[in-house]
Formats: sequence, structure tokens, C-alpha cells
Amino acid sequence: MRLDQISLSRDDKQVLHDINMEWKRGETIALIGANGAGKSSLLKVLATLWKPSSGKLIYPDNTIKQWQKNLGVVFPDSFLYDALTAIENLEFYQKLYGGSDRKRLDSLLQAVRLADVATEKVGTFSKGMRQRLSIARALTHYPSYLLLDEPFDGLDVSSRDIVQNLLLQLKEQKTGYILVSHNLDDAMHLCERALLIDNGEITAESRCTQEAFPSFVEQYHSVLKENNHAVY
Ligand SMILES: Nc1ncnc2c1ncn2[C@@H]1O[C@H](COP(=O)(O)OP(=O)(O)OP(=O)(O)O)[C@@H](O)[C@H]1O
Repeated sequence: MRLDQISLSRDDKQVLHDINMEWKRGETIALIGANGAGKSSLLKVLATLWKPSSGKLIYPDNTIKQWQKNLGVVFPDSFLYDALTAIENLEFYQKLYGGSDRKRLDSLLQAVRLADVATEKVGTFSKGMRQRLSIARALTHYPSYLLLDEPFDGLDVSSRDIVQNLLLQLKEQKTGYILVSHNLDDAMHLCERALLIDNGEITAESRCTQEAFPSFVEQYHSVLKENNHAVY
């Protein structure tokens, strides 16, 4: 997937400015930036939920339909149905993509450690359980690309561990993802490359290696200082 000079305005405000980026199949990218920098907006453009005001999206197979089929999304509003059970939620989404592979759903529930509560209604689930189910939901159709908007937000240690391990497995299996996170350790350990977004522009990028990453972290900290955010 390639973005060529993408800009986006919402309510007369320019939210993204001339974004150029490439997301290779199987590549794992951390998207880092202060609050309001434009991370979620960029994910929404990639998810084809928001249409850019200018610029071009160049899809891997040249078709938007194929791109949408190949994409899984995990956004903070979890798109789960409280009145349905965990397995029913997954079945519902799998059907939307034309699939009916119960084995896949069972193995996803195992992977996110929800197999024991497969037949319980999602309305009774904790935030961590919902988040884990959202990730399973996003994977029902074997996407090659995954968008993850702060998937660790509000998770306790055990849910964090489960999600981290799942992402490491996906990375190994060459399922690419873009991970929005405020946690630089997550970026470093879970991603190959990091992009810094500031005021809607990509202002730095780095490999997530011990050698390269510290200078990226410094750049991020100076952005936070300029924006009067706490450095953490
Ligand atoms: N629907 C909208 N209408 C108008 N402005 C919006 C809309 N959504 C986002 N914005 C503005 O776009 C800018 C970028 O927001 P965005 O949510 O993409 O940032 P973010 O980096 O994901 O922030 P956070 O870390 O707080 O989630 C912000 O200034 C925000 O106020």
C-alpha cells in the first residue's frame, strides 16, 4: 500500500498534510505521535473510512475492494454486539466476508484466551476481554494487513501479555500491521519500523533497532515538549 501526498481536512481543519508512506506486505509499523497529531485520522484513511481531500492511495492489487478484503481493523469503538455471544460475534463478521470456517474461529478464541467464554454474551465482558475479542474479530478473514489503534489502551497486565504475544505471532507469520501506541517499548519490540507524526505530518522515521531507535525517541520527546505534553 502506498500513500502519495495524502492530505485530509475535517470541518475546515487540515488534519493530515502531504503524507507519503509505503506499507509493504507483512511489514509491521509503529505510528507514534502526541494526542491529536493525526494518528487515528491516518488509520481511517488507510481503512478507506475517510476519503482524503487530496493525494492518492495506491492499493497493492490496484483495487479498493481487494484492499478492503485484505484488511482487518481494531479501533477503540470495538464494533462488537453486546447481545451476541463471543462466538456469535465472530461468526457474524466471518459471514460478512463470505466465510464459514468454525475451526478458524475456535483457534482465534484460543489465541486470545477466550475459548472458555465462547458462549457467553459480550455484554458481560471486561474491557480487556472485549479488546481481545475485537482483535480476534479483525482476524476472522485472514487479513494480510491489520490496523491497530491503541490496542493496549486500558488493558491489565494479563490482557496486555496476551495481545503482545498474538502480535508477535502475527509478525512472525508475516501479517503486517500498523500499531498506534504511546508506548515506545511496544513500538520497539513489536514493530520493524516507526513513523513519527506531528501536526498531521510525518516528521521522522526509524528502524526499530537498538542502534537507530534512541534518536527517534529523542525526536518524539522533543515534539512532546514543544506541544507541552508530559514526556513518558
Ligand atoms: N471528525 C472530526 N472532525 C473534526 N476534526 C477532527 C475529527 N476527527 C479528528 N479531528 C481533528 O483531527 C486532529 C487529529 O486527530 P486524531 O484523532 O487523528 O489524532 P490522534 O493522533 O489519533 O490523537 P489521540 O492520540 O488523542 O487519539 C485533531 O486535531 C482532531 O481534533
